[in-house]
Amino acid sequence: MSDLSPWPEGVARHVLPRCASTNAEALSHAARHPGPAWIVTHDQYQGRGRRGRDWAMPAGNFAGSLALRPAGDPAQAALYSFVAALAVADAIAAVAGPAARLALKWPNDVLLNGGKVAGILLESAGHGGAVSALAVGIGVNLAATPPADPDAPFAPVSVAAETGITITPEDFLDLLAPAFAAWEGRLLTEGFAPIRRAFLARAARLGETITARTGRVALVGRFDGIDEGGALLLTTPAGRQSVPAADVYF
Ligand SMILES: O=C(O)CCCC[C@@H]1SC[C@@H]2NC(=O)N[C@@H]21
Repeated sequence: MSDLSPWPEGVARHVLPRCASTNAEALSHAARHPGPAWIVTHDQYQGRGRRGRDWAMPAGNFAGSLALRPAGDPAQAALYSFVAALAVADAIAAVAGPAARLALKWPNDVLLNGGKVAGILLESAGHGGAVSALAVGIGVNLAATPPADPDAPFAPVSVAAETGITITPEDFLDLLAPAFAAWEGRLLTEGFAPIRRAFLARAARLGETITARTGRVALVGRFDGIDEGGALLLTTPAGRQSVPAADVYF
């Protein structure tokens, strides 16, 4: 494993033996405390996934959420999903070493050797166009592969099975929190451009034909990048489409 960066200044850390969902805990934390905090658990029994799916957490996997009160509107807060994807990829790369094939699948899945190793779910609270609390929820299959969901676009894999390397969730957080803070710092000082560039440099299937499914509609086209707001740019026979939310299939 590569050298550890220090824990980010001013960020609290809470380890819960058990909870329903670290995202729920993070939203409630952010409503009560102004400062950022990582909340992780050893046993998450009602994990929430994207598009209303459940997220299973076998023992030894990572389930954690960063509680934030971000400045800006919901569109700005949504960019944290790309910050999280880059940070998770950095942390896994630090564990797994250069031989691991890591890639990012829009909007924020992290792939290891072609399978889904991590998922990210942002949830927020607020009103009147302002975000009062944000939970950046991250699940990483460190130790075990959860059962495959037949509706999910990608089969799960785990770090342990793909690399033979084991790491505890708390040690993983020590890699993840500094990586997140570094990418967040760039977002806050330089804007979305460097985050977008870094994401595209690691994006799976850029320039290739993919399918983006939103509900019952499936758009097939060439994956041409992401726009300044993080929407997927797809060139289809009907022309260039900007897709704000979808499940992507290869
Ligand atoms: O469907 C996905 O790909 C996103 C999964 C996000 C799971 C994480 S685990 C920690 C946090 N707490 C939750 O309830 N969900 C997220």
